[in-house]
Formats: sequence, structure tokens, C-alpha cells
Amino acid sequence: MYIAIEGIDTAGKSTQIAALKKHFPQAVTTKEPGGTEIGKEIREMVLSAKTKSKRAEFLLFLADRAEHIKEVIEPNLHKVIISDRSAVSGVAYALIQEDIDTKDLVYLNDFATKKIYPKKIFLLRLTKEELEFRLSQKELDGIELRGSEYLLQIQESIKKASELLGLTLIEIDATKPINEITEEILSNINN
Ligand SMILES: Nc1ncnc2c1ncn2[C@@H]1O[C@H](COP(=O)(O)OP(=O)(O)OP(=O)(O)O)[C@@H](O)[C@H]1O
Ligand SMILES: Cc1cn([C@H]2C[C@H](O)[C@@H](COP(=O)(O)O)O2)c(=O)[nH]c1=O
Repeated sequence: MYIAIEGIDTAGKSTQIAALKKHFPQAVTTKEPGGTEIGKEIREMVLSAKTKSKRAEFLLFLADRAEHIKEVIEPNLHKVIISDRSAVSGVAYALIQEDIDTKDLVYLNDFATKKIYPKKIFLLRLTKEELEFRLSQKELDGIELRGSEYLLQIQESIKKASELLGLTLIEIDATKPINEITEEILSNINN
């Protein structure tokens, strides 16, 4: 079973994946971008925000995704796979910043993923106040430097992206205590 934890930067995705790993020690935990060797290089490129073209940035994320599906997801589909982000992030970020037609966005993601998508998406939803607090506590990368208003737009876009890809989205209040969020994910995983 392949599931993804989604949410804007600082929503608590990696915290939850670490907690879930304790409940599913045999699970494959992974991430986008950067879940493969080549993906680590792509991740450095995109997060340094050096690309001048948003389309080039989008295509780099897609290349990372295609490699991730081939190298990590496809060979482990018989196991529990918990991924920090997925194609949903790809579509959500692109919807906000690109002039790509939504049909093309879905087509390009279908192409990169060979239509292998997570069975369930858990969206960790943050409030503006909590997002701004968490951002103030860390060194920001090139995408986080776009600011909280931008990230809150992405949060809405994640819902739209899941709908466009036809995926099941479960929303969770990311301001709750860490253990309560983990319990909520666990209670929804097998339903
Ligand atoms: N439920 C929570 N309540 C309070 N703080 C939290 C909670 N979950 C995570 N945090 C804290 O918020 C910060 C960001 O968490 P984390 O790194 O897990 O987010 P993320 O979604 O993986 O972020 P990014 O996308 O930027 O990598 C960390 O300092 C973490 O300890
Ligand atoms: C998959 C994907 C990600 N992004 C953005 C979202 C984040 O700002 C970074 C990844 O950083 P994280 O620490 O791993 O959360 O990249 C994007 O713009 N497009 C994508 O397809």
C-alpha cells in the first residue's frame, strides 16, 4: 500500500513519517524530491531556486518523480510505502505558478508516474499563525522564501490537485499534538 503525507513546508510531514515508521517498522519511507541518488542532485538544484524558468523547475520535479517511481515505488508496491510528498505536490505547486493547462499537468504526471499514485493522501493543514511561527524557527530555502501567503495558496491547491488526479484526500489539523495526528493517520490508513 502506497500512501503519501502532504502539506506545505513545516506542516509536520517528516515528523509524522518518523512516528509512523515506529508503527510500521517494515515500511519503506521515502520522499519527493530527493528519494533517489539522482533525485538528491535534482533536489539541490530546485531548492537553490537557481532556475530562471518556472517550467524548467516543474520539469526537474517531474524528472525526480519519474526516477522515484521507477527506483523506489514500483519495486516496493507489495509493501507499505509512506512518502513525504507525491505527485499531488507537483500538481499543487504547478497550478499556482505555471501557465500549464490542467489537462497537460495531469497528462505529464501520468507519464512520469506511469499512473502509479498513492492510495491515500493525508493533508496536514496548518493555520497562518502556526505556519508563520514554524517558518520563523528555521532557515528558509528558496521556495519557503516565497512567503506564507504563497504557501497558504499552495495548501488550498493541494486539495484541487488531489481532485484533478482523482485521489482520496484526508485532511488533518496539523496544529494538534504530534501523537494525536499520528493516531488520526493510523485510524484512517486501513479504512
Ligand atoms: N504537531 C506539531 N505541533 C507542533 N510542532 C510540530 C508539530 N509537528 C511538527 N512540528 C515541528 O514543526 C517543524 C516542522 O516539522 P517537519 O520538519 O516535520 O515539517 P515538514 O512538513 O516535513 O517540513 P518541510 O516540508 O519544510 O520539510 C519542526 O520543528 C517540528 O518539530
Ligand atoms: C514534490 C514537489 C515539491 N515542491 C516543493 C515543495 C517544497 O517547498 C520543496 C521540497 O522541500 P521539502 O523540505 O521536501 O518539503 O519543493 C514543488 O515545488 N514541486 C514539487 O513537485
